[in-house]
Amino acid sequence: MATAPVTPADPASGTAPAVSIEGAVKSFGAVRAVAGLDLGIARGETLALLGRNGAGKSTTLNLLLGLDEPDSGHVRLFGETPERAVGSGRVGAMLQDGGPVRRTTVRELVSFVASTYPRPLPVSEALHLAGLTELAARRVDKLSGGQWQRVRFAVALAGNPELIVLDEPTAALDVEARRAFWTSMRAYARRGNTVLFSTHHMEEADDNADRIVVIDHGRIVADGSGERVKRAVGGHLVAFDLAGRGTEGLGTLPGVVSVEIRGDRARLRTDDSDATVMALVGLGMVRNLEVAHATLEDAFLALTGTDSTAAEPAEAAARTTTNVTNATKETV
Ligand SMILES: Nc1ncnc2c1ncn2[C@@H]1O[C@H](COP(=O)(O)OP(=O)(O)OP(=O)(O)O)[C@@H](O)[C@H]1O
Repeated sequence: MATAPVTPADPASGTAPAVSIEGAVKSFGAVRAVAGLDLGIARGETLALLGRNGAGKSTTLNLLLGLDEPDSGHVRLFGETPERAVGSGRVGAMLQDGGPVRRTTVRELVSFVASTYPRPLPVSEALHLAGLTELAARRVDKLSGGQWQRVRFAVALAGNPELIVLDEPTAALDVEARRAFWTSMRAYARRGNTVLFSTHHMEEADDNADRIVVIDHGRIVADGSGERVKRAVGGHLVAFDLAGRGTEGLGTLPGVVSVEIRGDRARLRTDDSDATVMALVGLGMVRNLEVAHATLEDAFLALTGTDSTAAEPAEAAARTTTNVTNATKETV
């Protein structure tokens, strides 16, 4: 005779997206941390959540994990309530907290956590995925910060989750530890799992996510691939010396999305650098002309209104700067 499943599946959970947030609002007193947020994440996607300090990233992740209740709106994970999805091990999380527990070994800790879930990942697999096989017998209070971060990742993987939520997972890690972490995360994602992580590192988001969502004041201000987010604010930067010329009309040149003047230098954000440059050539405004790809950081600053006019002109774009006098302009 067939036995009933321990937790009857929600009929919608078989095809439901990994994450579905609809109209979520969360206030703390006068602060609207999340201000009407809609976000769907398909199964198998790796999504980076970007936003400046206080933008609402952690609050969003807390709502998503059921650690906080929205004032209004709905959150579903695989069609289920967050409590149920987390409780059944479908969702693992690595949040910004916690120091090592004392005296247990890495394997003992991961084994203990795995034993609390109905369908855990074999412990050796969780250790392998987190790059901890060699450290399995080490006491957790003897680990470096980067190694402990990997243990936290293994703990998040222990329940064999289909979705993993990582709040600034590489904060305080050095370059090598960070690289090792992303290698582990990608191995987990390659199995068809869904990953949602928040970060302040634009390059990490660009390198490791299929999709980037920028939030500001608790709302989504950009959503798409890194390339698309960059294009949304103008995919290229065109800079040149004004040499005493006026700035009138620069904003209406073809392709120009925004104009910034720093001293005697103009910096145009453009979504059609060819057309912008041709127009500048026509105006004879080509002194020290440079064209560069906008970086994700440029896009982020433009989207969140934190663009600093005090910074050096081509600083952010220096890595990809191309001198048009060599006629080697690049296109996105
Ligand atoms: N428990 C709380 N009580 C009061 N205010 C809170 C609470 N949690 C968050 N906030 C406020 O809500 C806003 C959003 O905070 P949140 O932690 O979600 O931002 P964040 O994007 O994660 O920031 P960071 O990058 O600094 O971690 C901030 O203004 C914060 O001060």
